[in-house]
Amino acid sequence: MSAYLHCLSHTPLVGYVDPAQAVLAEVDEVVSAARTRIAVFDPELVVLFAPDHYNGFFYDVMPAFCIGMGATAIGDFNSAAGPLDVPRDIAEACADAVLQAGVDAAVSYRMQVDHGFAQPLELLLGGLAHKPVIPVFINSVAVPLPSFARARLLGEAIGRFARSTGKRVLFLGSGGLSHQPPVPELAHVDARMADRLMGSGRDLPANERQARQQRVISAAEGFVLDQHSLHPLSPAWDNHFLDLLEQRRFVELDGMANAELSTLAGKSTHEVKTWVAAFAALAAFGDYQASARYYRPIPEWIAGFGSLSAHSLT
Ligand SMILES: O=C(O)CCC(=O)/C=C/C=C(\O)C(=O)O
Ligand SMILES: [Fe+2]
Repeated sequence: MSAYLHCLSHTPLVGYVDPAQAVLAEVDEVVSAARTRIAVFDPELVVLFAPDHYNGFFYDVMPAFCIGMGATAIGDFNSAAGPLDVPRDIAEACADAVLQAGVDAAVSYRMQVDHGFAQPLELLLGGLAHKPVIPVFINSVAVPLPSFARARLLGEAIGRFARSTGKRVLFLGSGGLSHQPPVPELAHVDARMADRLMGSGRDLPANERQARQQRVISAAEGFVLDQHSLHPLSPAWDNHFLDLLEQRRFVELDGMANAELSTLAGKSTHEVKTWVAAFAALAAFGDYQASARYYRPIPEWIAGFGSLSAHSLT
């Protein structure tokens, strides 16, 4: 086996608004088993597809995709802070290969990332810098968003590059499934927040950071009491999505418009494009076998929470 994959929902709410102990233990077991499988695979290179939540990417310049040549996590919501171990020469070669393949991804030599990147690295690899990782940002909240088709093509191009390295490669996808936490939208905010979204939010004062986190926590507490206070979770759509990935039918998502996905499953569900990119990258190695599927709607985390592994059969 030369390539392994793990896709996992993330949540900034863990430790702030948690589900019952039995559910926490169940999720811990799912994550711990995935971490063990990854340790056995022992990746030489990790490619992490993840979104951002206006912590590193803003409307001053908002790329659809960005490949990090260097990256630092800010440590929002108690996630780990500090530099990732990005192998710059490999990341540069990857970016070049992606552009040559016709996918115009941006690059960043100082990528700032949040819990969307930090959480899978902590949970699945034991820390931000335990393995060499190429961070790949997929814009999942700041409209206009890339399509499923473009995320798939990005993943395919990165998968072909990763295969050419001859290394044991782990692909990670972070985020989703159905969910719509309160993330500000440029079209619906006042001038001050618009300024934040356009870039002044890059270094938030501590009191604003605190207020912003509290807004998400309060929304989760409200959602537990009334699951129509935000866009409801959509287990039916989530399970259909997992079926498509397991059965290597994710190309069927190419025809789905972004607005349709938002309506069906919530505006932050676009984070699942990280899963599509990761599966498309794995598929560049040949046939794959998916395993260890897990799904549970967890209102405390405002999340259709999922986890899925796969390995290449070559
Ligand atoms: O700008 C804000 O207030 C963003 C809040 C935020 O970071 C929410 C994140 C939620 C998730 O990452 C998620 O549920 O996927
Ligand atoms: Fe998120």
